[in-house]
Amino acid sequence: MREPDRRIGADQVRAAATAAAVLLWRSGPARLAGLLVMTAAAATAPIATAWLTKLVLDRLVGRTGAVGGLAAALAFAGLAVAALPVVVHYVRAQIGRAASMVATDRLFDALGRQVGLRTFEDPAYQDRLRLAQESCGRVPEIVDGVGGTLSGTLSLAGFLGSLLVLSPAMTGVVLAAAIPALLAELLLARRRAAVEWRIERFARREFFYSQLLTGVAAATEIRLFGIGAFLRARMMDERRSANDAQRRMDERELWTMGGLTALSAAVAGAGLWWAITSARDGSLSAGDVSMFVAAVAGVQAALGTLASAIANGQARLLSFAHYVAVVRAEPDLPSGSGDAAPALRQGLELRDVWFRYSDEHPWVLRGVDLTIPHGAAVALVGLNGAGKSTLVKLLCRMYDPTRGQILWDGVDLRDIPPALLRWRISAVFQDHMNYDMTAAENIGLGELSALGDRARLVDAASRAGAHDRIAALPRGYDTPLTRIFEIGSEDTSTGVVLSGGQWQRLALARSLVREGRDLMILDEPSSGLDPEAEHEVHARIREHRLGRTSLLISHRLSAVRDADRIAVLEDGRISELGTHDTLLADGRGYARLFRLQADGYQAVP
Ligand SMILES: Nc1ncnc2c1ncn2[C@@H]1O[C@H](COP(=O)(O)OP(=O)(O)OP(=O)(O)O)[C@@H](O)[C@H]1O
Repeated sequence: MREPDRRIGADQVRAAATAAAVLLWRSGPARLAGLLVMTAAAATAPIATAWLTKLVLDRLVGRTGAVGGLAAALAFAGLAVAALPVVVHYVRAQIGRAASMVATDRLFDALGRQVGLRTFEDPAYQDRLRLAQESCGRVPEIVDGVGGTLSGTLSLAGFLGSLLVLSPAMTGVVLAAAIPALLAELLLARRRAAVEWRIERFARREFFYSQLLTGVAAATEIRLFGIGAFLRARMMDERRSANDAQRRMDERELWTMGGLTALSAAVAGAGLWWAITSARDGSLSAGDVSMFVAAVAGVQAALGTLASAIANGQARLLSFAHYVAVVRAEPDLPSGSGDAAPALRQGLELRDVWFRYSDEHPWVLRGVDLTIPHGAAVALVGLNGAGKSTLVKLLCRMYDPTRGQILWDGVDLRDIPPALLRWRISAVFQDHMNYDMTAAENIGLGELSALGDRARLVDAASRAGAHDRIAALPRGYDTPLTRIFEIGSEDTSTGVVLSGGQWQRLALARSLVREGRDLMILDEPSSGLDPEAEHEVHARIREHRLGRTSLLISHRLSAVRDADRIAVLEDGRISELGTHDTLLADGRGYARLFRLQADGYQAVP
């Protein structure tokens, strides 16, 4: 597969700088203005101190006037030099945190605009997303970059001006020695950002292995199969690959910056030698020498501050470019021109639907034609990997068909905004979620308006056959169904872990609490249930499906025999369609599978 382009262009950096400026301004304009003023004052205070010191020294040595006023001003400047950076640090942190909050909120808002699944399945997007999340937490460093650039520029201008008064030639030499360092820092920052992006894939894989090793989900298998050391070795390999890339970058920095720093030190030494010999010849005063030393040190320090502020700021902006890219990413699905999803009156029709997950993937659906009439209970069966769950995802518009159409009362799903369409659907997914939340929340997430309505939650749980189990929990519906969080300081009871089948009932309850929806999708709703529970749940589902438009997927063919129509998905197409009786009479694939299952049960002596 082609390696994705991981360069960040100048346009992206400019866009990131603008976005960062807007973000900082919006998260507190007054505070930001105050910070800029204080930063400017903090940057100019050392220059004032250097000049005041020179004036005091010259007056003391030449006995040319009173120094009381100058001494007081010097003391005040000293106070500013000491105190302002502390206050600036505090305000910068405040602004950084506020901006981080706003950035995080916007990032997740943007994530919500990716209404389908395609974007989430793109590894490059996942890398970007993680860097974008990291960037949100590092907005304070952008503030530091802005502050450092401002203060570096001001103190550089001040000290350079002071040096220029004493020796224009020396000013030129100091500048000439410092500029390569500045340019090198900028170049290195760009390279560092590129390396960061390149190693993100290692970081994400390392995170994946560490999650496996530290989480509960894989703990049983890891112990039984004894694969802990194997996974740990893989995790460390990923870390090693990332470290190697970082080490190569560090070496490059070491040689570049080491050489340039040595050059700056040599220039400072030569300047000092010049100043001292000039003072001995009488062409510089003692105050001039002190001013010179302060100015050279000041210029070099300011250049250092400026270089690292610009470099770090640029590095942060380069990674902030990922944030901007995620926030501005186009939705993965067109939102549809309509402003409503009409209630289903006639039914759903899949018309010559072709689908593959990407151009590199094989076709999963190859021209599916299927009608789900309004009020009908339709069942979809097929072997593993036939594409049943894929078809469900298309119905919920997690993806659009690659070719063909799905029509909702004759309207193409592409023309219906996904959120409105999904509001009309309720579903139990094969890979349903188990939320580490309370039992009530696990049901109420299906219909947020029911979250605070215990009667509705109890009703849904009862219809899913989950009520008795929930009622028997230590805190009933308020029992946390997890053991990964502490519950509270006063309550010493622990959370409860449900069994697979019990979780499945909760998933069913979550879909049942979504009342009055037009389409009910049940993708393997009973695969983890014991025979008695399965029988009971299917009886309830049958009751619930009566007169409602629904699509049931099940490998247990006895569960689908009552459906108004049964469709068999094979080789990406509907190969058989009819009622249980007509399909049995046809004697093809469905009949063969049904008899196989039935024989399996009857074979028991
Ligand atoms: N997100 C995905 N990206 C790429 N391929 C996928 C994705 N999801 C499923 N597939 C592939 O699509 C094909 C159909 O999978 P699907 O889950 O729809 O089958 P299914 O009929 O529901 O199978 P089962 O009975 O095992 O649940 C499989 O070959 C699977 O590997």
